[in-house]
Amino acid sequence: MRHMIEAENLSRDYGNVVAVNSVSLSVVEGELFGLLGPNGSGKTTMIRMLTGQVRPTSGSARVMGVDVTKDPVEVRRLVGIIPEQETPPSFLTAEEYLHFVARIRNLDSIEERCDRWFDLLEFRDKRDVLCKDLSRGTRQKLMFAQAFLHEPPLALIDEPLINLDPIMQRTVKDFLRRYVREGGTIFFSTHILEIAEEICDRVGIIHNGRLLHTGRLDEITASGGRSLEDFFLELVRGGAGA
Ligand SMILES: Nc1ncnc2c1ncn2[C@@H]1O[C@H](COP(=O)(O)OP(=O)(O)OP(=O)(O)O)[C@@H](O)[C@H]1O
Repeated sequence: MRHMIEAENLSRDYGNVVAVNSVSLSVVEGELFGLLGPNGSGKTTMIRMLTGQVRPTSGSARVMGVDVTKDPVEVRRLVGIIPEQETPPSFLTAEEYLHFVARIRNLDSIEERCDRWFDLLEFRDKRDVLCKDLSRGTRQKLMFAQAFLHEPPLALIDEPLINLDPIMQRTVKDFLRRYVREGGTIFFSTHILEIAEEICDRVGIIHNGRLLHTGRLDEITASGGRSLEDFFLELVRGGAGA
């Protein structure tokens, strides 16, 4: 089984704040892994470290076999990334932005690739609209399209469904499940437990920068008919890692 993400004692401080505190975890090929935690628990910092956007204070991580500290550029070339609350450049249209990403990634068949995403996420009618004039949901669709344009084997997504309406949430959830069924790997963060409960294979629960638990979703919910929410609240309110 191929390890797509391997983190060992990964930590990141911001001044006195320990955003991520000695987290070790691994994700294997074909898994849909959800990192769950309350606001400010360290999810974004974790994703930023795994994508070479933030240097760990200590510890190490390999993503698709590449050391994130030694070669962050290669990590970002290989994987797809949807950062939290990031928006595409205001001065480009949706289509210009995707073409721009495709050229940076040196992709072929640019028109076909972009068309596929416009159709899959149902926003072909917005292709000529400047990004600054798109709704938040459509901008999020565009961020999805840019992340998956090069068909990466691994995508890291920070709060993927936050601005999407229920219909688009369904489309994206179905897409993510299909993507892992076909061999892709997803690492995403959320504080919306229903989403995790619906689509994850395995989850990690982070609180105050500490990883309190990792395990298969079916194992968490199998014992005594307990919901993921019950389990999550028990752990987080239990004060572990505080
Ligand atoms: N660039 C930064 N400078 C200073 N402190 C930071 C920075 N980024 C994160 N932090 C702090 O690190 C901690 C973890 O933040 P992080 O954004 O990783 O959490 P999160 O789980 O993604 O939160 P949310 O769900 O609210 O997005 C918080 O206390 C936050 O204030």
